[in-house]
Amino acid sequence: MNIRQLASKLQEVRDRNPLVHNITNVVVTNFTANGLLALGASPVMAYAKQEAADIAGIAGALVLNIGTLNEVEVEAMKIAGRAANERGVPVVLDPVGAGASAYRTETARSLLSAIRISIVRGNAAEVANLIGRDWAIRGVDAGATGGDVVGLAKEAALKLGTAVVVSGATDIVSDGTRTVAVHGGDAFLTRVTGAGCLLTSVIGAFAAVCEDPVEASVAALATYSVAAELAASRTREQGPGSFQIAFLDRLWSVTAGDVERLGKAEEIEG
Ligand SMILES: Nc1ncnc2c1ncn2[C@@H]1O[C@H](COP(=O)(O)OP(=O)(O)O)[C@@H](O)[C@H]1O
Ligand SMILES: Cc1ncsc1CCOP(=O)(O)O
Ligand SMILES: [Mg+2]
Repeated sequence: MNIRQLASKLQEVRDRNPLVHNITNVVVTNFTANGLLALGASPVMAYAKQEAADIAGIAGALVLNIGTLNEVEVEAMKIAGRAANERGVPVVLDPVGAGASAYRTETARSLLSAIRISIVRGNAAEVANLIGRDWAIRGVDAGATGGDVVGLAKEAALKLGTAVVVSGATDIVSDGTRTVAVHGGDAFLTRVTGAGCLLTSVIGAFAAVCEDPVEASVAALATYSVAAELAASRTREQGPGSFQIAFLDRLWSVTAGDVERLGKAEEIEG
């Protein structure tokens, strides 16, 4: 994987300013919109079933996030997803809390069967539970660390028929054939709610400008990790609140050159 070439995708996001339609959760809505704006994408949150198809159909990407799901919203997600599929708009799914309740697990699975999804992004526990593997989860956060996350990402990609991003201290991307690890980032990201959800939407922004879901994911992950490292280096003494603001600032100011220089993507297979 040529990280040099992929770093240029960041500039493409900024040049093309893709519209990212998010149907996301109430916790992270504002942070997600601000993160996408800082990066150079254009967020829209639209939940009504009466408009879901119209908005998804004109978007560069559709991001579905089940963080605070309910029946009405899930119906809108399916309407938006079908419209996106008809128009060739890539769909990214964040199965927030899959495994924490049967409703979340089953809803994530039903979205995967109703809609052609390009990329699934979750923490290890969510991805494992989605494919029926037993993996401890606490609410919306991954449980114990450790375990074979490379094997998990690959198995999930093969089972779900999508590219899969398993995030954590090291992020893994796989489509079942190609598997890439992206190192770096900062543990401060686990102290800010919505860091995973925003990552999923950032992957959506890259998917809007990059057809290959693995390449789009790697470019997004490398950008995100480098921005987090730059933000953490300035706010280590302060804490998560200052980090959150600094991180938005770095999503704004990080350059393709920074990502090329500091990004740590490692091709494992393919
Ligand atoms: N221990 C860690 N060190 C550095 N970065 C991390 C760590 N854990 C998670 N991250 C980063 O935090 C972001 C959110 O990932 P994660 O915490 O797995 O998602 P979620 O918030 O959905 O559980 C990702 O960019 C991931 O790379
Ligand atoms: C705390 C919480 N509860 C339901 S959704 C949500 C936000 C989860 O965000 P992330 O998975 O990005 O930490
Ligand atoms: Mg999450």
